[in-house]
Amino acid sequence: MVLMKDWNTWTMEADRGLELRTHKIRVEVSRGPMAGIVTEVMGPEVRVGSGKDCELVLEDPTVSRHHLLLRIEGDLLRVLDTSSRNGTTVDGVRIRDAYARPDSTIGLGASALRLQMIRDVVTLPLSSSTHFGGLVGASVPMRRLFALLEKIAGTHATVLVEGETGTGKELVAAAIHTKSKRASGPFMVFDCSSVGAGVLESELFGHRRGGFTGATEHRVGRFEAAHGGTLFLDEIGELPLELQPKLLRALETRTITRIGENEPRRADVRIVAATNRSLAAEVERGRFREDLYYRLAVVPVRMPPLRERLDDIPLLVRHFEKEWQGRKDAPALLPNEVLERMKAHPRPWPGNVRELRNKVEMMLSLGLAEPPWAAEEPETAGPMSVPSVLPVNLELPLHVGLAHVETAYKRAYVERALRETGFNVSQAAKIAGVGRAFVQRVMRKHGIRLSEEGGGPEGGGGGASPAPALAPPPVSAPSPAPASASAAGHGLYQWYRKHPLASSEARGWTEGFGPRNGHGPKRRDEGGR
Ligand SMILES: Nc1ncnc2c1ncn2[C@@H]1O[C@H](COP(=O)(O)OP(=O)(O)OP(=O)(O)O)[C@@H](O)[C@H]1O
Repeated sequence: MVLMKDWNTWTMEADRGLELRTHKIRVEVSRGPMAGIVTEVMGPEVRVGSGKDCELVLEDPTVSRHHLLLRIEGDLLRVLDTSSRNGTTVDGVRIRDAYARPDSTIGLGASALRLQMIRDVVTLPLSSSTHFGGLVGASVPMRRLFALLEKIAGTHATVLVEGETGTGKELVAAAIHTKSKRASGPFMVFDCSSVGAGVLESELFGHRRGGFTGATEHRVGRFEAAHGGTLFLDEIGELPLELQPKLLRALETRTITRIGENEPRRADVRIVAATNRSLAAEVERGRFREDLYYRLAVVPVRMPPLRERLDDIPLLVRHFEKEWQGRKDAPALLPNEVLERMKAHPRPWPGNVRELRNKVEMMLSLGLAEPPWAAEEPETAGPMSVPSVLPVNLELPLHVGLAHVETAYKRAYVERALRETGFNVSQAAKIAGVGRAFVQRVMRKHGIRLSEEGGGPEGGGGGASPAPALAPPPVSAPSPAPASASAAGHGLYQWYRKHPLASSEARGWTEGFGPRNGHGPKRRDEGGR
């Protein structure tokens, strides 16, 4: 029985449930540094690029990290350029979205590929559900994800979630926890980029009084606090190399030792770790231990970015509308045509579902009938271009409104610090009194880029760079600085000290305003502080 006809490949088998039938693609690299290589990749979607997280990796500097997407649609092969730097051609014609013929040549940068669909059918399980925990999605990538999560949630397996910012990694962790046998135990969230290396060990494993200078009290670490439950280690790629063996030991022995103690303590904790980067690439660069990587990636989970599943947008928007109204049976507010226009976003949703959510909440709060694209053009002026009026809707729940303000404030702050320092990440972090990781995190979240390709500042070393693209926020905070924006770094630091909103996230947590409901930026637990 055919249940759905999306990409011509979804079928319902009475005994096997919903599944996706797809093919493999034979790829021959016909030009470029890897010319001559022949390989096979499995559908339905194949990411091609120089990034190590692509299914087809081309080591060619002219190929963007995520250059294009090949999508099998029935008997057809669709080629989608994913905002590559040097563009994509099909048979010599530059394309953004096109169907390839069986003998087509796909050009990307200095490389070219010849593709051939292999007729053998590959079947992949799909979930019949359009949600999993707090995650919503009906697209093939999301149904594949749900099928995997349904399978592993009830196990004790350690999970590594990889994906861009705002794709729902934390929602995955929370859903795995609530669907597991540990659901009655604690769910702890810890952001490894939130504190400096010096305090990280104590945060994770705790310490005894006198364990080090300044340790005036006993301290329970996150591992112990999560005993019997799940510990979500966000930004795991930020864990310093010297602490990695300790985490490995904790995972292997399910015990931890507090700083200043000798006796190990039991910590029966399921770990779900997440990262915005490719952890495998970090291993290659020598920044992450291989043995720890394999311990964490027992079940690797990749979060598809929103640009790869635009068909989910209407469902997501309706979901956010209901949450915004606070009722499951709340009426649809935005017209269908607006939802269609949101699918045709002029930029590839750099903040992913978080950006979409903020956009929806902004439209509802301000009563806008149109997605505010015009306000999204990159800002070209200096720091004073940050609008000084914050559109606030006092009808919003307090924590939602505050989360909006905080998000906008952090973005404005980081932008200003970057401008003050000639876009030097290290210096910006220094004058703000936070770590580089914090600045990079805010940049990633808001699509503030130092490089042309938009891959964030990684690898850029935080040095100066040409005119950065500043992706604007859904709402803007008051300019965080006085009009004389040329304040010296020290002045900015003093200013920063007076603004606890900025400093809260700099320490990796935000004040709790009632239970976490997933709105806006993350609320971090602050246990033990
Ligand atoms: N599939 C989804 N369905 C519903 N809401 C989603 C989905 N994905 C993300 N969201 C919403 O988007 C926002 C960001 O999600 P989340 O914090 O889980 O992302 P993340 O990948 O952990 O981001 P970061 O890398 O910045 O930590 C939250 O408000 C969340 O509720």
